[in-house]
Amino acid sequence: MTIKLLAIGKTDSSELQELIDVYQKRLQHYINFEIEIIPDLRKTKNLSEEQQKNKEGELILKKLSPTDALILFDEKGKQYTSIEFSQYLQKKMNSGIKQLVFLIGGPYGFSNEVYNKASGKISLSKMTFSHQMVRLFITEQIYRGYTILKNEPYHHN
Ligand SMILES: C[S@@+](CC[C@H](N)C(=O)[O-])C[C@H]1O[C@@H](n2cnc3c(N)ncnc32)[C@H](O)[C@@H]1O
Repeated sequence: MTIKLLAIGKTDSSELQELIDVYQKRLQHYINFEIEIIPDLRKTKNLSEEQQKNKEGELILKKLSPTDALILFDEKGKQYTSIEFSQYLQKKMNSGIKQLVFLIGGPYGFSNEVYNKASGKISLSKMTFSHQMVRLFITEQIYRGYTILKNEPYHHN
């Protein structure tokens, strides 16, 4: 299985990008992990929130291949402990999925079409984080998950 983290808009902060790079590099030891950024929409001033979500949704759906399993990161999703999340990753690997795509929404979240396409929703917290910050949190949690699966001394309960 490969894992792709799909997100909208370049990471603005070089400090944040550096940290993401650290965990992304470490992850290559365990799994083929890729981050793909969909460029920000231009000229959004005249778009309603709904229109922006729909346009972003179209771009997102174009990026998926028919065999991908799409999981959304969403405040209203299911919450996991890090150990539960590591077990979740193991289950996905056992299920024969070719590519697991984790998706981060834009400033207003996801369109209905994207929700309909997804097979699950994961929440990091009931609080809302910026779409840029969650990239780091998710990448670190995937890394943490693999160190747990390998019994490596990174995670402490
Ligand atoms: C600024 S938030 C969008 C908030 C918007 N109100 C919504 O309903 O999704 C941008 C993206 O960051 C991610 N995100 C933010 N907080 C999150 C959380 N607590 N758990 C999971 N994902 C989160 C989601 O992918 C979300 O679409």
